[in-house]
Amino acid sequence: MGRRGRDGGNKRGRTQRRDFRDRRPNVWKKSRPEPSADQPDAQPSSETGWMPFVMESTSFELFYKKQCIVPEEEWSTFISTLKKPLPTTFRINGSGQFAHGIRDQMQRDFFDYLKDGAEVDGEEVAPARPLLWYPDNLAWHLSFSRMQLRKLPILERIHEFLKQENEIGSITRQEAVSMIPPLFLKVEPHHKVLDMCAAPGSKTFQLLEMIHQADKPGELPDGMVIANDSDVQRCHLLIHQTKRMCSPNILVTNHDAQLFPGLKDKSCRGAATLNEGDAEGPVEDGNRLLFDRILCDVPCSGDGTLRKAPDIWRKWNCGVANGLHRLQVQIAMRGVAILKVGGRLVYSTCSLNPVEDEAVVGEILRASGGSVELLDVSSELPELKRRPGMMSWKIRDRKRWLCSASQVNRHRAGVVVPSMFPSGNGWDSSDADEKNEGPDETESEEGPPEIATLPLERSMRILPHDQDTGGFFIAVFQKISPLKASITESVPSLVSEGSQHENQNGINRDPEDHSLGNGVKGPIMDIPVSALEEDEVHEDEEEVTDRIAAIVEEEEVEEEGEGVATTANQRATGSRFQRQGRWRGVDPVLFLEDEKVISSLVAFYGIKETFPLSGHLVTRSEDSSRLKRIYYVSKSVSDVIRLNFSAGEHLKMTSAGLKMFERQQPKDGTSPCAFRIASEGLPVLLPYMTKQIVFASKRDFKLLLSNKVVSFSAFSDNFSVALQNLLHGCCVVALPAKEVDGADKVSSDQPLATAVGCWHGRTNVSLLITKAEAGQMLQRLSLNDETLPSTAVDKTVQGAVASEFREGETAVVVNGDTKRAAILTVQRTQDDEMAGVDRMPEDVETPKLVKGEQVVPDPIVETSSQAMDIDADVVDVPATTL
Ligand SMILES: C[S@@+](CC[C@H](N)C(=O)[O-])C[C@H]1O[C@@H](n2cnc3c(N)ncnc32)[C@H](O)[C@@H]1O
Repeated sequence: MGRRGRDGGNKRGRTQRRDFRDRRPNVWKKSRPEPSADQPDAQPSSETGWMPFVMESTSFELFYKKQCIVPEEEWSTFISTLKKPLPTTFRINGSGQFAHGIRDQMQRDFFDYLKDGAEVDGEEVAPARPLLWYPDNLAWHLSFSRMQLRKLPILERIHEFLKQENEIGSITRQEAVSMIPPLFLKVEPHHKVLDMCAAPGSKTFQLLEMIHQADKPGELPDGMVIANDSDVQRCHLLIHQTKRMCSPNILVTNHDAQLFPGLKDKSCRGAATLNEGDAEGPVEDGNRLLFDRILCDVPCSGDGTLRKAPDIWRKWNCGVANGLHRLQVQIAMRGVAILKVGGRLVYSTCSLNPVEDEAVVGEILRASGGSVELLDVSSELPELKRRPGMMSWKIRDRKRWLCSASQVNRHRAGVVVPSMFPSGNGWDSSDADEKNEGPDETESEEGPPEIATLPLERSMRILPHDQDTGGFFIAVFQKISPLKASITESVPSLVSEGSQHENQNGINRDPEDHSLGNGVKGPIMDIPVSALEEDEVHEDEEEVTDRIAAIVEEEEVEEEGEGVATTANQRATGSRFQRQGRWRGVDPVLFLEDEKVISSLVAFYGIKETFPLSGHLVTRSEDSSRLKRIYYVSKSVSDVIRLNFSAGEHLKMTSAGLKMFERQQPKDGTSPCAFRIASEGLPVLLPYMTKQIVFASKRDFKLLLSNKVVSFSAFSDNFSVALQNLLHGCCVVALPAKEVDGADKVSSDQPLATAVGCWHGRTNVSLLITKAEAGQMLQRLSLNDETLPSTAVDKTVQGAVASEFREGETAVVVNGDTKRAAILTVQRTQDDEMAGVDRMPEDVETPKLVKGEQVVPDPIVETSSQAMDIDADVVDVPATTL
């Protein structure tokens, strides 16, 4: 998904854009109509409420026909495919514990059924199919319509299943073409990877998976991913997305990618300067920040996403792409500068426009003076249908078709720069005759287009009609020698060679100066106001905005009361944030060095000495007595944080590693440890825990997962005793991979199927994961099919108890026929549900009231969502309801 750089660097431009936005009707604010089969997408009209999107654009067709983007005979297929809705595609998260299990389950339960040719109203439902070029059949393509979905129950079930799995993080819904760039990066677990324009993070997630692909329990890879985005709100989205990966090997940063800091240890030869690449003399790798792999999935005009965002038809104009070319080159060149020799860089856009694609590739090759090579990757991912990069194109500027830089009007020379043309040649100033002064509002075209001499055909175009996808562009580079210092220095002017406006078009080299936004001046200001608004149209912006708002809100709530060491001054101004290096308004990332806190964690959880804690625990607060969260970072991330300190703190870090501990003290202060394990931290810590961990049989594990709170006595004897031997507070219940006879017989080295964080109360244990997560876990572990006493208690029973007991009170309800009992504790759980695992359930008192019958083993604790203040002793429940 493309998204143009923010601001454009001009106040007037921002105001104009705001006016434009305010005048524009917001099509997303209304609810959508029920779409029909032939009108799957609709847009509003003032009279009728809704009407179909206008899926055509004369300027789009004129432009791409002229560029010969496809052979003439393919044009109608190309255009008609662009007008069809995009099929659903998703990826099973490859390094997830259950990846292959999910794939097999899906195939067995759903897709095999469709293979036999399902029909709706006589129309065949297209079978689900794996994306053949994606490894291990872990990515799938579904293309049934909404109408089919409504009419065929199996499709509805598939839909629900995918929604649930997506929520839980087992799969990622992602456009097929967007899955391609990370595959060409060929990431290995020891690589340092930079994702320069990473939000919302679907490709970052893939990169992280690759880093973790060979993980063994208890081992972390040597590599890491730095996910960067210039938009701080989108950085939060990025954090939210990647959290599902539970990786300590990630750092999220917030920089304009074209200014991504070069870090070098100040104590090394040649002190660090910002924007420095590897052009200076040799310095040990560990003392500077260089990358093995870089993804430049740059902001772009995004017309390759027309199928997903049909609104682009209405807004399309080629000025957007022209205006982005310069920024795209700058970002990619910054990438080249901080790439290791031998490393790979993938440049990608979801735009079909050669000015954002091949023109940028050509300029990277020219500007890097032979330091990078454009790789021929035709033998990689052989199943992927692709077309060669274009060798020839024209530039459209206002109403003129331009074949070379020499045809550019003088007053447009700051906008239409030589690097946009296939040859990259500038125009000779002695050539500045009248033809370069002419009007640019009249249609004109002069001569045949230039033909590139560089091997641009090695880059790849993915066209929508080749394999029913969106459009995409990918180029793979390898660095073969360091950039010459003179080149690094001249990057700002690379794209304005020959332009008299060159001095206006340099990049902003002062990291403190945010007034210039993304550092791109000049050309952006020349884009029509309408064009400035069109950059994000290919994303369902309303959805993204809502998600960001929810996440930011959540984080703000979380941050409240965070133990930030606020100075008196900060308190006076109400500022929650401190200063991170040279970045104002960002909490610092600090190593946790408070021995008291660390030793309490080690003692409580029995953390083995082999688990490296020193230098791996970081916080965002200087006052450890008030800190709320402790994060864990891998050695690779720890090294970068250290390097950042020694280089003068140039990196602006939004988040580092994963949340491992969170402050949690019961009101009565009965737990000896003030921190519970955060669910994303559990997989990393688990192999090193020797205390507060108990091993359950399948039966007990199921009992726990099926209920939010379970009293000790509900479990089998062995397990109940093991639980009661734990200290009050956070604990982990683990399910051994092989069923054992009795929890006490499980050794701590036992391979585990899974584990779950819990809270150990006085009489019960409660899950610290959401109900949805527990449900998924049950399903995945195939625990559902085992015969266990039903844990479901009829709503009528819950209602009866709720009406008779006070909140916090517990009732044992006995079924007169079966003699089975249920223990119901009256609690208001609505808020708990919403807060998910972040809320600790209140302790449950020992059951007070037992109806006068013998209570058989297996009492099951349930919580009721209703509570009333009636003082009563006994509940009389109809036997049938239990
Ligand atoms: C094409 S989207 C990236 C999509 C992302 N790679 C993914 O797969 O989810 C482009 C991103 O670039 C960011 N962006 C725009 N200008 C930027 C700049 N100068 N530096 C870094 N990021 C920028 C936008 O905020 C946007 O999130």
